[in-house]
Amino acid sequence: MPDYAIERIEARILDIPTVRPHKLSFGTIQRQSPVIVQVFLRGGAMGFGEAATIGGASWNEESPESILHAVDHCLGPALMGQDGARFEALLARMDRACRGNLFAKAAVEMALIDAVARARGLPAWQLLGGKLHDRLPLGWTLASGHVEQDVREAHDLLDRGLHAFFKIKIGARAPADDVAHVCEIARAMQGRAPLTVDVNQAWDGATARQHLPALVDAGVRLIEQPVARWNVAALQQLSMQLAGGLVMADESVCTPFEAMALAAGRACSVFSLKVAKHGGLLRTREVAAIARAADIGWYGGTMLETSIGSAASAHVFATLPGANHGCELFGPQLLVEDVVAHPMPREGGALLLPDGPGFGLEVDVRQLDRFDRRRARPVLVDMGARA
Ligand SMILES: O=C(O)C[C@H]1C=CC(=O)O1
Ligand SMILES: [Mn+2]
Repeated sequence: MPDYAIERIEARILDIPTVRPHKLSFGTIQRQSPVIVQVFLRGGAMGFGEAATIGGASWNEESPESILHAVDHCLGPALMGQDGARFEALLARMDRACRGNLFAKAAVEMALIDAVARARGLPAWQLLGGKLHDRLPLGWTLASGHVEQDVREAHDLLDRGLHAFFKIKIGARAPADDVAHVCEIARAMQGRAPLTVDVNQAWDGATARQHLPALVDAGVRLIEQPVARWNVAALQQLSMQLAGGLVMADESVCTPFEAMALAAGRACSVFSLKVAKHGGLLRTREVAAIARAADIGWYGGTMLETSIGSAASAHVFATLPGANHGCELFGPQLLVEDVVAHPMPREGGALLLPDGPGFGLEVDVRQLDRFDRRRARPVLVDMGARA
């Protein structure tokens, strides 16, 4: 039996520019700052984990800096010397050492699962229940803020068979302007691909009730987090009101307890699942189980992770039964450069699950060093290098 005792945990922040500005309701991002965790086991195995958030501490309470602090000062010390293969026991230990901080816990749990899976020569999905899917329809987010650019981007990605559907980010402008923006894109897409909008909590209940029907009429099928995360009553009303459109919870559904409350209140039709906000791969499965029991569909969400966090997410999504609406694990394509030798394969608008030990990736440590925030010099990148 290999020695799985946890010997060392290292974490660092990377700063990687995006291929174009990415506009969301709460601001515009031009770089991502994922926290990369490495767990070293006494027997020699090592695994990678990642927690990315968006816009510093704008998406929720955690930021790259708070995640790094939690891993270095709370979670890492709590796990030293423990059996790295006892995932549930380690999650309980992390919960005792540190309240909340779900993104940080997710990054550590991810690295543990990767390390143990690699030590056993198994793909991570094998430790997560076995895979049901080899591929998932892959979405892309249109968030340049410009109709012409968004439409050009969408047609090009469809023509090249890289993506199957699109999400439009709104909520930064006046609601009527957002509606006009989405309607223009929908018209120009001529029904070539399904559309989602993500309001990222920007509207109150009355604004959402007034403006969402026009988006559904324009052909938008999924309505993601139109109101504040606490506003479950408004989600409930919208779910009843919007025939033809499905309300999807994102920021509202993090813990299994929140999932249970949304399910009990029939507040949405779909959960956007994200490994980081649920606190890891195992908790993602718990939230998905509640969705299934409540006849709620799932969607494979992203926090715009590099290939490390994206592949880990793909491994757990691949194990999930129930109705799914595809995934949006396009983070690596939004970043100017990747941190792995070979990106996850895509084909016919779908993401193919990377098989092979752990998350099935060959991480390029030179790239981690190159984008490491602790480097003194800024990184020079060739902006034309990525599609
Ligand atoms: O869904 C979010 O709230 C965050 C994220 C996912 C895709 C994207 O463009 O932003
Ligand atoms: Mn969202």
